[in-house]
Amino acid sequence: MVIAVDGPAASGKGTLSRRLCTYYGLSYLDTGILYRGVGWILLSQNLDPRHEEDAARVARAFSLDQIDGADIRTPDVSRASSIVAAQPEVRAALLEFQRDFAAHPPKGSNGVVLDGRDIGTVVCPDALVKLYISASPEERAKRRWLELEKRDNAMGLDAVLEDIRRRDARDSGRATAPMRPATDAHFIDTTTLDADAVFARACRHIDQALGVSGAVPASN
Ligand SMILES: Nc1ncnc2c1ncn2[C@@H]1O[C@H](COP(=O)(O)OP(=O)(O)O)[C@@H](O)[C@H]1O
Ligand SMILES: Nc1ccn([C@@H]2O[C@H](COP(=O)(O)OP(=O)(O)O)[C@@H](O)[C@H]2O)c(=O)n1
Repeated sequence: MVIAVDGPAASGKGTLSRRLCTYYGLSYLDTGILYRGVGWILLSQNLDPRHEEDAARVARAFSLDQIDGADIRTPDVSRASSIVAAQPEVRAALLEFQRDFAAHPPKGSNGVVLDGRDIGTVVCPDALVKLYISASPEERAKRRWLELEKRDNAMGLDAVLEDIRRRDARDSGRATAPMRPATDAHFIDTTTLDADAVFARACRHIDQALGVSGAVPASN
């Protein structure tokens, strides 16, 4: 089975996706890694992510081993990833890898979870389950700020919120594969839900789609 998890920055997609993988025996692809990877390579070569020819060339040659050990979670890389993600040639170059992962789950797994911005709409429009995870920008900024603080990042909360708002606008406003819920996506607003509650809601929806009435897990 394929589960698509979409939503804006720091909404909790990765947290939920990893728990779903453990619980249902699925394999995980965080598709943000691909865009972050292209952004990181450009920055590390002192290239401008806005330069479409350079970004397309890097995306066409991209493989995960190129970013082995790289810190792709910095605010600069977040910004660069969102800039390259608006470029149609970059998206086209990264699409096949994602579809291939969805079509050929690693041996031994029951399927896949992909998280990103366009999984339910473009990458896997036939996914069995589509979840759209969101939260208020303020709550997401707080979550990301707490994360960055643990990594000794000195950015203030207001600056993190500003970055998140800008990235939301760029991701939802682009012409190619904009961030938006698929028409058949199940929406979960996580603003006032902790990770356990989000997981329980997602499981309830997935079990319904699978036609099983499993006990709703309190935590996993
Ligand atoms: N429901 C939640 N409530 C509070 N914090 C959360 C929740 N879900 C995730 N987090 C935390 O928020 C941060 C961003 O979560 P993450 O799953 O990485 O988001 P995304 O993949 O959407 O960027 C992480 O530090 C994570 O532990
Ligand atoms: N399927 C995807 C995944 C990520 N992205 C882009 O990549 C950027 C980084 O994605 P991410 O999922 O790692 O971001 P966070 O939610 O972790 O902050 C996003 O802001 C998008 O611009 C995308 O366009 N499509």
